[in-house]
Amino acid sequence: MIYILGAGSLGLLWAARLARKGQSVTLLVRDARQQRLWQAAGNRLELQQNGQTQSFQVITEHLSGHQPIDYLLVCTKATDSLAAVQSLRPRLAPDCEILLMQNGLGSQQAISRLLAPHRVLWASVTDGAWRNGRHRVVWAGAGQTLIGDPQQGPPAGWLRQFDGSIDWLWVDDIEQRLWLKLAVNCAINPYTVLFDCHNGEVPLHAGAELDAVILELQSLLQHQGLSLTPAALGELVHSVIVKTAANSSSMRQDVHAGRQTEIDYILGHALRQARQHGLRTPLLADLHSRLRTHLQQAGIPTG
Ligand SMILES: NC(=O)C1=CN([C@@H]2O[C@H](COP(=O)(O)OP(=O)(O)OC[C@H]3O[C@@H](n4cnc5c(N)ncnc54)[C@H](OP(=O)(O)O)[C@@H]3O)[C@@H](O)[C@H]2O)C=CC1
Ligand SMILES: CC(C)(CO)C(=O)C(=O)O
Repeated sequence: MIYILGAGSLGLLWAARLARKGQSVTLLVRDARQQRLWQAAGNRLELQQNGQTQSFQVITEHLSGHQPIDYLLVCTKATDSLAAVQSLRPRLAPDCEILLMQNGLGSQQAISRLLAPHRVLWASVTDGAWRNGRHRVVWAGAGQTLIGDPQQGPPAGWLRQFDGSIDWLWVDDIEQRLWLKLAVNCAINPYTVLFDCHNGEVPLHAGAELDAVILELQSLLQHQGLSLTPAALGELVHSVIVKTAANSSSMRQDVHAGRQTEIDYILGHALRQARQHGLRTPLLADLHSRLRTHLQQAGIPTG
């Protein structure tokens, strides 16, 4: 049985896709009140894609249930994940394996430390999903999930349960893959918030600053062991901007909903690592500070 912690956009997307292929899935919801709401709706979850709606049956439990957990997918925000996993710790079976789905970096390291010696895998997800009801998720953009072991262990056999339902791939360099995604997010998401714009409008608003920020990010990636040229990183950022031109970034969606953003795990993590390397990144620091001020003025908690 696969347990999914966090019945939000990504958790529901994974639950629906696994349930569609007959996998038994248990959604772990926050508390008894949320579980009652699910039960009142017949524990049915709706997946909308390309205008079609499908409905699936799932099992729901709240965190303080008693069944031991063998396989856990953590689908909470980076800001909530450590506390959520901590409260679930007594339920983890001795050989329980955990898969972390958070954007950015920092929460993965903290959870892996907390749960050692459990095997904790990390994922980088490029799907786009949002909830348009408590029990309904829209799969707006199909992507791929890269999964790997930051300790360089061999592929985990239990992930085969995803075959046929999830487009996933085992990679040997998951931390570097997450760094690359973090760099792309650093170059796009803050501007979408500062200029309240879709991804496609970022180059227009950021102007020449975008390429200068990409240069700082490339230098940081190099210190993290990723050797790609500024031109290659620039191409990657611009290709994501073009592919997701009509998207509202996850950070902008959070701001519009008045929710805390994952800034601390994206720009914040980049700046902390730059400091550790003794690397000067004045433009990233300035972007971070402008973004924090903007969030504070908008009344969004910045952690
Ligand atoms: N959505 C997407 O398309 C993608 C998301 N990601 C990443 O996946 C992660 C999750 O994102 P997303 O699904 O969009 O976020 P959501 O906010 O939609 O979902 C998070 C869910 O976690 C629940 N939660 C938080 N704390 C707890 C807790 N202590 N116990 C139980 N449940 C809890 C929240 O409950 P409540 O509603 O009650 O607060 C919410 O339902 C993020 O790191 C995001 O960056 C990555 C790629 C794509
Ligand atoms: C790639 C991008 C910018 C797509 O919107 C994203 O990952 C996000 O919004 O967090």
